[in-house]
Amino acid sequence: MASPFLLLLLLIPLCLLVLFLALSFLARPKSVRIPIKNRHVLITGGSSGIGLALAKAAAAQGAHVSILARNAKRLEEAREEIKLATGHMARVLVADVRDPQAVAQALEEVGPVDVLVCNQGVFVPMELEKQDLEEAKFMIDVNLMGTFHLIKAALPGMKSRARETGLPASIAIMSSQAGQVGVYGYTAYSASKFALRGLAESLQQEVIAHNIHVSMIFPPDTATPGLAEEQKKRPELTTIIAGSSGEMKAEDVAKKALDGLKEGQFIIPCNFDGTMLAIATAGLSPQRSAVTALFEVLGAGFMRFVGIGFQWNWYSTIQNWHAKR
Ligand SMILES: NC(=O)C1=CN([C@@H]2O[C@H](COP(=O)(O)OP(=O)(O)OC[C@H]3O[C@@H](n4cnc5c(N)ncnc54)[C@H](OP(=O)(O)O)[C@@H]3O)[C@@H](O)[C@H]2O)C=CC1
Ligand SMILES: CCCCCCCCCCCCCCCC(=O)[C@@H](N)CO
Repeated sequence: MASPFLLLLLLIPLCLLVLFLALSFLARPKSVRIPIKNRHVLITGGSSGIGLALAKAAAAQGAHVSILARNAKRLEEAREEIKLATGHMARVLVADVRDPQAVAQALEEVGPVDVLVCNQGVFVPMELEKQDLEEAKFMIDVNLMGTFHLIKAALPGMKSRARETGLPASIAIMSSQAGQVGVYGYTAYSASKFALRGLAESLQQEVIAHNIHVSMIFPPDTATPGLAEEQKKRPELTTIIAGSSGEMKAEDVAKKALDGLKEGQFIIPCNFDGTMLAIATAGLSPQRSAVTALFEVLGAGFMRFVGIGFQWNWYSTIQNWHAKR
């Protein structure tokens, strides 16, 4: 006779198995693999930082890469860098994502896209009270409206291409961990990045029938020319709070992003804190992986607890900072 204790012990794996089977049945959209070899990958903001690292990584995997940004000279330099690193001649598009006509024209010029990576972004951290509203609008315009313009312009071509080739297509949107949790000094930036999530969740439902798969990438601080610029004027508290998640190399973020995009992951965290954050903020986001879904279901309560611990730490820091002044 097995003891009741042993039976109970057997019940736990059984419950987990049932939960896992239920999640395997339920998880939507269905899992997908998105190839990038010999496919057209357009990366905005591809002349610097994370975008440039992504362009190199995609080119190294045999993609036909196009990069888009405003500054033609920096684009040419990036093209040389990509060629040196991979032998691939990327196509270069000069456009400001804030200008819908310029974006439409650039996309027409370069032809249909299989993988659209909306990575362009600007960040000017400052307390809202001190920040010029023009600066706030600048971030919304580039980070949010720019992404609208890109997707609007690319969608018709992506749809027909996915239909003709029978291959799944991808729209990947660069958010930030500041698009999952608000951070001191990032009122406008966080607003622009949180907004992208609403866009992405809705868009995924609209394009799933066309075999187009949406991903969002959530990096922590990442060593790029943009971050170096930002750090010159970032409020001290922003640096401290953002520092909770450490700093990554652009190449490592690019690798996570590309791997996640190819698996059609809707939420792509980039480091360990990012994985915790993704579980704590899973919400009602689409989830194709039963394994990740299992972690989300089991981890939700615990990660909320951990998150409350992080907030305790941040509010203590803010209080001490004010007390010292
Ligand atoms: N670095 C970090 O710490 C983190 C960055 N991110 C996000 O990652 C993305 C890339 O950041 P990062 O590599 O650091 O940035 P960089 O500043 O190094 O590069 C930004 C890129 O975007 C382009 N760009 C900026 N404005 C426009 C515009 N109006 N139209 C077209 N292209 C534009 C720039 O080219 P040009 O100026 O010539 O137009 C450049 O190629 C951003 O969306 C950022 O929010 C997220 C988390 C952390
Ligand atoms: C449940 C547990 C949660 C644990 C981790 C929480 C850590 C969050 C830190 C937020 C970091 C925000 C960095 C923004 C970087 C960025 O986008 C700017 N550099 C501009 O580019």
